[in-house]
Amino acid sequence: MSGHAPYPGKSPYSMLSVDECVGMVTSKVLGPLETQTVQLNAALGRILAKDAVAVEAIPAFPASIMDGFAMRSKDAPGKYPVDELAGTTAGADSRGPLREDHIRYITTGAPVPAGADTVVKVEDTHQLVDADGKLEIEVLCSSKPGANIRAVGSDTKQGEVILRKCCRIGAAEIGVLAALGLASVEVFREPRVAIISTGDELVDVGAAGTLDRSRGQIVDCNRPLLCALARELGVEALDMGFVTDDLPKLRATLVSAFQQADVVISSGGVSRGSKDFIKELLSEMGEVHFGEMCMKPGKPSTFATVAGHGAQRKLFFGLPGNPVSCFVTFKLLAAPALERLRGLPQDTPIYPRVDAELADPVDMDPVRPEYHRARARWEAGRIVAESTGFQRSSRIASIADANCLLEIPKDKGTLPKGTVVKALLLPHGSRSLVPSPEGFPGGRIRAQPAKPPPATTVEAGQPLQPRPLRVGLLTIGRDASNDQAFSDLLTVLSSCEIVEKEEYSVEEKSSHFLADLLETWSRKSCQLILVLADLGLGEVDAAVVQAVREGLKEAPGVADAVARTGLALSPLAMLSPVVAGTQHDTLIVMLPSSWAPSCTAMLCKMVAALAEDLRTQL
Ligand SMILES: Nc1nc2c(c(=O)[nH]1)N[C@H]1C(S)=C(S)[C@@H](COP(=O)(O)OP(=O)(O)OC[C@H]3O[C@@H](n4cnc5c(N)ncnc54)[C@H](O)[C@@H]3O)O[C@H]1N2
Ligand code: MOO
Repeated sequence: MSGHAPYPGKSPYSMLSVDECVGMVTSKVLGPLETQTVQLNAALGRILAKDAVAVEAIPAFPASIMDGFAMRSKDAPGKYPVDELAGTTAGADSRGPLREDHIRYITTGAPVPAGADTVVKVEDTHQLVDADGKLEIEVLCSSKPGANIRAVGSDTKQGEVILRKCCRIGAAEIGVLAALGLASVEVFREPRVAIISTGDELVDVGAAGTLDRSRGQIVDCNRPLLCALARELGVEALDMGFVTDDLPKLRATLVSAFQQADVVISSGGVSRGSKDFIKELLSEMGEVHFGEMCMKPGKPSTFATVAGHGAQRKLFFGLPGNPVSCFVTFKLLAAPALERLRGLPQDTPIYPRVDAELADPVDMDPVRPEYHRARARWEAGRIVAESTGFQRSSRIASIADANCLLEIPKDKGTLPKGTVVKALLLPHGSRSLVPSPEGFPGGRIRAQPAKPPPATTVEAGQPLQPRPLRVGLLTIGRDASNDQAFSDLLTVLSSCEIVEKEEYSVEEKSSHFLADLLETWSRKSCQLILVLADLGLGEVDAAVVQAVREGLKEAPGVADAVARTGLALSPLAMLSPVVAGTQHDTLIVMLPSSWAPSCTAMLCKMVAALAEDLRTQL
């Protein structure tokens, strides 16, 4: 016998590893596309092309934090007439400097008048009308200079970089940009993406009722899938329809797609079938960089580049026709390239890669590593991943509800339940990582807890019941001006059970009382006791510190971390004592509460982080 074999044989492309393929795609993306200016309301989801800098301090004037009375701190407490009956309300005309021996009504956000250096809350005053009908305000408490006043630039300094170039603009960032007075922003241009389905058997979903089963017709689901995957990234896709397996028609569609788009994505026609023309057409139009990838699903994935107008060549992804292969290869190959083009820095991984424990045994493929679709959830201190079931690349149900791809190594045999594998967390989709009762732990993901989780009775696969952290809260000599700090702390601790709460005045009770109190609370199975104390270097203060320290097994790492947070906020923080240690099974942390209100958020974050650690470790 002589002549050509009628059917395509072995692939002429060598099989590259997933890393090699991803590296190849990355190397062909030169960087973000050009920049453009868009209106703020069109910037959601875009990538910022320039640092956003505060041109003005925020607040630009000393502003009241409370509804109350602006006055001179030296005058409080005492009785005073008001110098302007209407007072200073936010947004109203300026009423000039404060008269001597007077106070002035002020509302939250209004500029504090010249002459005043403190604001007293309305609750801390009495309004008196004398026999002549003259109004006087009795200020009941003392008030420190600066109390209840946001100093100029105390929220944001002039010249401060608030958002870095290349950050993704979410709702929070829109708020920040608006606060900076930016009605339009410079962002990177979105890539134009064209989506094409290929195959004689395809019928548009809109005509699903006309399917001819005898000819093996099926609904084209890849096109809606790929358009939606692009849209999830913020990229509006150009839907080029489906094309039959006809070489001239395919060529014409591809030419048209390259004329209109920066990136062209097709599905189907990349394997070894007699009508699989994609690779052939792409090597005719440009350069095919790979045509076989060692992964399951997605083996015949094809990547090519075609000359465009500028240095950045047009990218072509020929994804396999099987819908699951199409989904997975879009996530692994196309999505990172699109993200880079739209401005995300090269070194930012787009999927968090974490350790996950298999909830079920998983068979391995002896030849190709598999990207197994699964549902990950945070459970008792680690991530547990449950397979979405039978993984054949035609079974589209296996991508539904998946929120991660498990990297199953190639090997013979089965990975038993409980094996820890790497999981790529998918940021979009019907559900992201299911939070634990205490919330998703951000970047602080531990594959295995330091100790086995206490709730050992909970079987893998069953959600944990909420187990609120038990917290004791002791405030020593708390300054009324720190109410905001305290309420912020309560917000952070809102999901916790506050077992005990007490205010303690240094003058009133002895240090022994304090030590006894902590001992009793820690026996009441508090996991965390926070001692909020505005202490300095005085003798009484030292005795309080000693009393807190008594009986504690010190935890210098925690104390150091707390102190560092304070130092990052103010050099004066070094004067404030910080104590951290354990007593019985309780972590006790003493930390200042009286730092400027701007410190509070950071302190609370620290406390929340500590609380979370305790949840997983104690
Ligand atoms: N001899 C070989 N045959 C195949 C190999 C191989 O190595 N040697 N690889 C297999 C693998 S792995 C995959 S994946 C597929 C990929 O094939 P193609 O990319 O050429 O895709 P098609 O043959 O066109 O279609 C495959 C499958 O998917 C269905 N399909 C296609 N497009 C759509 C769409 N838009 N919506 C829904 N379903 C679609 C199509 O009907 C087929 O069932 O090749 C294997 N073969
Ligand atoms: O590689 Mo294919 O995508 O397994 O079905």
